[in-house]
Amino acid sequence: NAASDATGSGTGVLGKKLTFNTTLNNGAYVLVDQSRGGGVETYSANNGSSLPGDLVSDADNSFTDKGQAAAVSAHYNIEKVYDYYKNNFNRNSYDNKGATLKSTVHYGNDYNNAFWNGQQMVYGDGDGRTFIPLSGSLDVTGHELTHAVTEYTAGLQYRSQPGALNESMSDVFGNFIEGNHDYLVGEDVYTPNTPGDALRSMSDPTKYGQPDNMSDYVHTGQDNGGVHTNSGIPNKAAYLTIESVGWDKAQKIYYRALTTYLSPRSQFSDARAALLQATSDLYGQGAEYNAVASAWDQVGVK
Ligand SMILES: Cc1cc(C(=O)NCC(F)(F)F)no1
Ligand SMILES: [Ca+2]
Ligand SMILES: [Zn+2]
Repeated sequence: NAASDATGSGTGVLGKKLTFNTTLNNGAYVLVDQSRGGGVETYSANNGSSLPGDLVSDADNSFTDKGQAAAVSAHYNIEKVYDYYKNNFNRNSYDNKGATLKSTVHYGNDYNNAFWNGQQMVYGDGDGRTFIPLSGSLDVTGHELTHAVTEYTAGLQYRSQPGALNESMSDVFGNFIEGNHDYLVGEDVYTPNTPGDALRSMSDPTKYGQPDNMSDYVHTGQDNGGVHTNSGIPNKAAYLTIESVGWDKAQKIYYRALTTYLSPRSQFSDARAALLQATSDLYGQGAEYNAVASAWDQVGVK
């Protein structure tokens, strides 16, 4: 990988001073980090909807304008997400072949969401009440890039139980990547006027209207069969597993299950089996194995 020409700095969404790799290109510094895989590239849609939009650039490599904060955070956070997968699992980007990591910020107007569109990550600015720019959250950026990892590995279909597992894997790895053990999703960018809340809680999914047991599975046609609702059930199982076996072992178990045993049409019961198999492979059928079984028993999935 060509080393990036320069080290840029700037102010992120939460007001922090961040440093990151940039590239000097035709007399301007662009948010292109050539040091990680096939590169990390950050664009702006300029509040339109055509993708990827324009590479974010700055004349003096100091990205301190308010309008640059969303891009600064996206660029910095995706560098960290790349490093997480490379350093923990030796995975080189989402395809394990160094695919370029493209993000676009300032998508749409007051857009209260973020997504992976099959080719890149896309981040809204939020409306300033429900969300502030979503790239400001490391667990959200980890969530979105994990959708790409899932697509290139298990390939979990984005509907009903496989879709809820897809969503859960993104929350689980977003949580591992953020590393603050809060088991909350989106807390850093959600409702700036309401401290302490979040989009979702993995430790208590019911706090934000998600089920935490199979007996409360929501059968609906909305949201691809309730993928952002029913993810509460595998999320709770993940929380219980992490608390039982510990952070490090849980990461290895989840990564092995996602990349080796899960498949496009896996149901919750298949996820239980995949995680048990991964645990057995890694640690045998002792305490860790019993902890995984117990976690899924507690959420009503056999
Ligand atoms: C309802 C609903 C929730 C989500 C969601 O999780 N978006 C990803 C995030 F990163 F922005 F949170 N989308 O629709
Ligand atoms: Ca969090
Ligand atoms: Zn998602």
